[in-house]
Formats: sequence, structure tokens, C-alpha cells
Amino acid sequence: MKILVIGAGAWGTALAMHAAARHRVQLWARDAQQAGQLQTSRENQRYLPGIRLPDALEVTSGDLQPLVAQAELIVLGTPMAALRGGLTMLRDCQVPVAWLSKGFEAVPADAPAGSHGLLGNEVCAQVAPALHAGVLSGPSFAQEVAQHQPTALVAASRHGDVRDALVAAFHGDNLRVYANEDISGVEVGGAVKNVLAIATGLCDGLHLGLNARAALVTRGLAEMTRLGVALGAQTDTFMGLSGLGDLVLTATGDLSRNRKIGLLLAQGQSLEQAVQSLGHVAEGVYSARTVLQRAQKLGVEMPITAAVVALLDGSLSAPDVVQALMGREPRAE
Ligand SMILES: NC(=O)c1ccc[n+]([C@@H]2O[C@H](COP(=O)([O-])OP(=O)(O)OC[C@H]3O[C@@H](n4cnc5c(N)ncnc54)[C@H](O)[C@@H]3O)[C@@H](O)[C@H]2O)c1
Ligand SMILES: O=P(O)(O)OC[C@H](O)CO
Repeated sequence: MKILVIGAGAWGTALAMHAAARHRVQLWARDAQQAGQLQTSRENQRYLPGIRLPDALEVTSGDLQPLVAQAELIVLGTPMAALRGGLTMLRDCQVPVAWLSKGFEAVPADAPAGSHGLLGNEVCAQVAPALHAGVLSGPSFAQEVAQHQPTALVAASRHGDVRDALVAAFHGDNLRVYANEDISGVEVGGAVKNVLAIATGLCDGLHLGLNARAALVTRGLAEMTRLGVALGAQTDTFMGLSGLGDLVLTATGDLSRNRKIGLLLAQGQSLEQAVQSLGHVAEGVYSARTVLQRAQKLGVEMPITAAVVALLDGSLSAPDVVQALMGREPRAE
């Protein structure tokens, strides 16, 4: 299969490396200089330092149209902020398209009252309704996939040909890919776990203990499920790879960029300092407000998410966040 991966960050590169063992894969970087450096040095020094790119992987840049015209599967490996543009560019494609982004679109600070950001599949329905598209998600640190460590992913789409193409492209060699039709559930899991990982990073950075972290993960899963079900998702999806699976990984795994943001905030860094020192995208920072806005519109209670938003906004300090969550009225589980 001819696969085009657009975006040479950590995750796009790791999946392109993996697929190159069995398919013809082109990895496209928007920065020609970066593409040239990857192609000649055989290493993505910025995003996956120390890991050699397979010889078969072609790294390229420049005009995307000829590459798009030849591809049998196109994967958008960019952050959520670039998804709308990518899907708009690909809207007339006749081959399956998948994105790797996990989040909701951020709502600009100057957006009119009542506006809210969308999940990837909602963006796709707006800008490319005829596209056969889906998402590849699940618990997966790029670094571990690039080093061939065992990983399980979920390919979610309403279109069977997209699910099949993703399984054919990526299943094998220590990577299992499960198929799921519930794309909204899979996307809500992937977006909300990032926000919750900021909360557990903060919790661990403040040394609140293992009991507190387990409580955040469990009550966070309840929040995630409530929002997903209100958006039309299946409850079972949240017990799967993109729900509980990715929440456990991201909330507890020190490779997580979202968790690192929480840890850095606990050390007293400002949000700007934390984001800058990370050097990678932490989608929870941009999605948190949208998650809360969608929840409020639907009448869904998400106290942990609300506390993370208040922390990111600077309206609550780290100790105040703990007080706000622990001081809530008792309620039934
Ligand atoms: N890194 C992981 O372990 C991992 C795992 C699963 C999912 N994801 C998700 O994948 C998405 C990408 O994450 P990442 O870790 O690769 O990010 P990253 O910060 O490592 O890299 C982002 C890359 O996207 C590129 N980019 C940004 N806007 C672009 C545009 N308009 N066109 C082309 N390229 C553009 C940047 O130049 C950069 O190369 C995020 O939504 C993330 O949540 C990441
Ligand atoms: O590093 P994070 O926090 O963006 O998480 C990466 C992946 O989404 C984990 O599945």
C-alpha cells in the first residue's frame, strides 16, 4: 500500500517508521530544511532523537498534490489546530484519510459567546462531508512505537474501508490495531484524557499521594464517559483502548507531555513557561476550555475539567484547585 503521512512530529514519524517495514511510505514535513535533515541524517533529531529511521522511509516536502494523487491511504499527523486546514485540502480525495490528532478544536478567545470547538469527526463533517475518514487513537507514546515496543491502537470510523485500510497499514510487528465504529466515543476519550493528565501531573507534582491520583483517574473516567454519552457515544467505548487505556497511560506515564504540563505548573512555572519548555504540542492545554464549554451546553458536570480550566486560566492557584475539588458536596457514586 502507498501511504502518505503528513506532519513529521513525534507521532507522524513513529507511525511512518512502523508502516515502512511493510508498505511504501512517504513522510511529508512542511519545513523543507527539516525534511532534508531527516532524509539525509536518518534521524528526527527534534522529535525522536537517537532513533534511526528505516532506510525504506522516504522523507519529503514541497508540493503535496502529486503525493496526495498517488497515495492509497493518507494520514494527517499534525496537531488538532491544523486538522481543519488539512481536511479542507483533502476534501475531494477518493482514498481513505485518517488523522492522529487527539483533542477538540480550541475556541479562540475572541469567539462570539456560545461558540464551541469541535471533535475531528465534526470538523470533517463540516469541511469534507464526502470524505471517507477516521481517526487512529489509543494508548501510544511515539517513542515506544518508534522503538518497536508492544502497543495496541484503535482505528475508528463510520466507514468500513477506512477501518480496513488502517488495520492493513499498521497492524503487525508488535502493533495491534482494533477497529471501532464509534468515532465520537474514541475521539472524546482521546481528547479528555489529555485534560485529565494535566490534573494528575499537578496532583503528583504537589505530592498529594497515590490515593489522590487513583481518585482523579476514576472520577475523570466518569466525567469523560458522561460527556461522551451526551455527545452520542457508546458507554463501552470508554472501557476500551481510547478511554480507560489512554487515560491510564497518559495520566500515569512520565512520557506524557500533558502530564508534564501539570508537573511543571505544580513546580510554580507559568503556563507559558511550561508550554515553551515542553517543545511539543500538549493538546490538553488547548482542548480543556472546549471540553468544558461542550459539557456546560449539554448540562454535563465535569468538575475536574473545570478545575483544570481555572488553573490554566490563572483564576485558581494549584492549592486552590485541590481545595475546590475536595470541598465539593458529598454525592452518590
Ligand atoms: N507524540 C505522541 O506520543 C502521540 C501519540 C498519539 C497521538 N498523538 C497526537 O498526535 C498529534 C500530533 O502530535 P505529535 O506528538 O506528533 O506533535 P509534535 O509536537 O511532536 O509535532 C507536531 C508536528 O506537526 C507539525 N505541524 C503543525 N502544524 C502543521 C501543519 N499545518 N502542516 C504540517 N505540519 C504541521 C509540526 O511542524 C510538527 O512537526 C497530537 O494531536 C497528539 O495529541 C501524539
Ligand atoms: O504526550 P501526550 O500527553 O500528548 O500523550 C501522548 C499520547 O496521546 C498517549 O496515548
